[in-house]
Amino acid sequence: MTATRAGSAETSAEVAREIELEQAHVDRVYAELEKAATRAADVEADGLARGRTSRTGDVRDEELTGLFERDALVYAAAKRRSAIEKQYEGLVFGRLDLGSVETPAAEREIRHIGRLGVRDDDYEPLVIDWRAPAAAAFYRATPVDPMGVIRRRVLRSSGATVIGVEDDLMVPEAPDDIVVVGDGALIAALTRSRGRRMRDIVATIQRHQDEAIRAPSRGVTEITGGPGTGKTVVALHRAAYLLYSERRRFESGGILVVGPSAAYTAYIERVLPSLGEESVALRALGDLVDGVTATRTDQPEVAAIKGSLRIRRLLSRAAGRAPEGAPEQFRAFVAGAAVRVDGPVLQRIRRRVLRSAQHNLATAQAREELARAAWESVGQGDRDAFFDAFDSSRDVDEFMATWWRQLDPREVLLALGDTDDVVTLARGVLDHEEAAAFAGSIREALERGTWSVADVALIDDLAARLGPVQETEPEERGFYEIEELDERAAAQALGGPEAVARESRAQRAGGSVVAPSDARERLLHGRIDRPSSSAHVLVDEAQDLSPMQWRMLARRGRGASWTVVGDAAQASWADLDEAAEARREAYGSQQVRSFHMDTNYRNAREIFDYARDVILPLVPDADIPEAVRDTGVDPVERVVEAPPTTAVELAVDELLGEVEGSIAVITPARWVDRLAHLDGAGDGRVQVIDPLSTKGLEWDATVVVDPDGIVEESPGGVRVLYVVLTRAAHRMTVLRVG
Ligand SMILES: Nc1ncnc2c1ncn2[C@@H]1O[C@H](COP(=O)(O)OP(=O)(O)OP(=O)(O)O)[C@@H](O)[C@H]1O
Repeated sequence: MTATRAGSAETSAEVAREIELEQAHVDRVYAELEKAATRAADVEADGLARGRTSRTGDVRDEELTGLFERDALVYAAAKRRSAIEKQYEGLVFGRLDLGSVETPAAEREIRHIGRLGVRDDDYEPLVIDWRAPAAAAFYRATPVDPMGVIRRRVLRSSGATVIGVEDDLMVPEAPDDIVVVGDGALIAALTRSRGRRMRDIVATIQRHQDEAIRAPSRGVTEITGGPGTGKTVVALHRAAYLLYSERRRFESGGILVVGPSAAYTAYIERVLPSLGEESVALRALGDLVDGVTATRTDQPEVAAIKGSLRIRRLLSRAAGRAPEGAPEQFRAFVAGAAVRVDGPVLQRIRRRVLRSAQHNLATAQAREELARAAWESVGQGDRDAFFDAFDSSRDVDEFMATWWRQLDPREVLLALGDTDDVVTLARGVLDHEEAAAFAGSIREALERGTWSVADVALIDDLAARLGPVQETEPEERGFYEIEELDERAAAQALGGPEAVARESRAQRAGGSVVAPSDARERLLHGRIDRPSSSAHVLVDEAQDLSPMQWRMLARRGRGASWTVVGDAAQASWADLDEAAEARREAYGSQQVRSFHMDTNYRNAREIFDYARDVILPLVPDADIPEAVRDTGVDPVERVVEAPPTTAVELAVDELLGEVEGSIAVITPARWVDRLAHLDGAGDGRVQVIDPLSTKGLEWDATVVVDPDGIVEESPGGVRVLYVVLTRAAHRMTVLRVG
């Protein structure tokens, strides 16, 4: 907030008086909410809370038809308050004094801005929701364009107690009765120490950020900008804004927020609740497919193979072949005739059926085709009698149960662990070395019992090809027929022993029974459903998404509007053109509007200068923002001997004394074991983390271990080092290993 500070000659008595005045207003707001909470309880007791939804247990605003509009507003506020108030600062965080310098004090309008809207008994606003149009001037007024604002005030609170105020004056000189206090809210906010979780910035959103936050909901909104420019935090406030401005659409349709890692989702998870919004789904890329969770990353060359669109040809071939263990020919007696359908015919049938249908939904169609081929193989007799007998044949049931059993996409992927097999299947798609690396990575999954993050997009692709696994037999059977079947036949009729195993897996995924013991079982644990589509998809660190991951997102955002956040200079994905193409396909024909952020709010200027000097020689077109805050302390750079353990311990010790909050030791894999003991040091303030996992995160201070090692081990090379060098807010120590 660039604003005039003229006239700020406050004394501590004046500050205390201003705080007292604000406290009086905040007390009124809480009293009103208290009344509303009591009324809400009465309404519920009267049985009027008919809008209760099973999802949240909340009463939806628009369904409170029994309540007068004001009551509905305050009621919803009361409901949201408890969550906000318990954990976050300042329900009321701002105030505008509106008018002109000549306006007499009594005629000036005062607006308080807060995390939610509250009105008094006369329907007068006590607090305006920060997202309401009437609050826009709080974020958009500048001395050049004051929008009728004389003074903008930010209140700092602890719970319901106001503990400080920070003012910005929008006119050159304050009227006599207007006191201007503090050094400005933004710098105060940026100077504070960082916790382990991202905070909302609702009290200090800047004008250009506000424009992106309040951009129209339709189409695609891209937010670009260099490190620390507030892209993530702006996008999250935008999600809250969309929920406010079109609650019905976005709460029922869903907003999906996707970030690079579980560490990232844990880091941002409190921002939306602090804004009163709980209904947003946060997912890491390894977590997007229900029933699969992945945090492990593949070797860069394998991740590149799995992320590129050419892998779809391999998946298509894998999904189109007979399941493991399927018979190679069909022989049976049907209506007294010997039937024989050979391998090539079976393969033709499979190809034909899969041309127009998903495997798991095509059992009936495959059976019909098989019947036709069987009839052709017999070539004489009563056609109708033959087809009737075929329909009810146990031999056919038995054959179908293995030849066309339901397929879990994960099984199909796991079947690609044999190098020779993959070399053959991937002919024309992967060269020998690539095929071997791919198969090796599948064997690794089987050994570890965990999927990699890149595998998840492959599983999703296969799931889309195969269709959802049908738990029950598609065709109907009469009650008596089922009674007649013995246990084994019943299992087969329901899709074979695999289906029985699947069923029990599904039960476990439903939340009971024993943890799977062996690796394969663990990999197949949980049920994969058709992905649900969201009304809005918000993607952070979009520069890192592989083309396959864009396709996975596209399946969740059909018809959705999008907010997409990224910075190409921080990319770790190599083929940016292919990813850009996949991204455009995900957007469909929607219009794209772009916002560019150019102020770095995270890094002290001295830290960002250091990072800039590393990236610019190698990526001359990197998007370089301007850092707004000086600390007067340059990053410390030392050359140390391998192994760098003692040097890192020393650096951590120094930083623990210099900053109050969080510290990260960012190290390439080769030193992780030697430094692991530092994780959790300093009463939990120190975290040891690998370079790629730092994406989107920040700390008060960082120790960057072995920058050359970071460049060497990372697929994105110097871009990943650039990410690492832009994570510290206040202090950074770089240890080169000599
Ligand atoms: N208006 C603001 N007021 C206070 N703090 C802000 C403001 N804008 C951004 N910040 C802070 O700046 C830091 C960086 O923001 P954020 O993580 O959103 O940046 P980013 O552009 O996503 O960064 P990167 O691309 O490097 O991950 C955060 O601590 C955020 O809270």
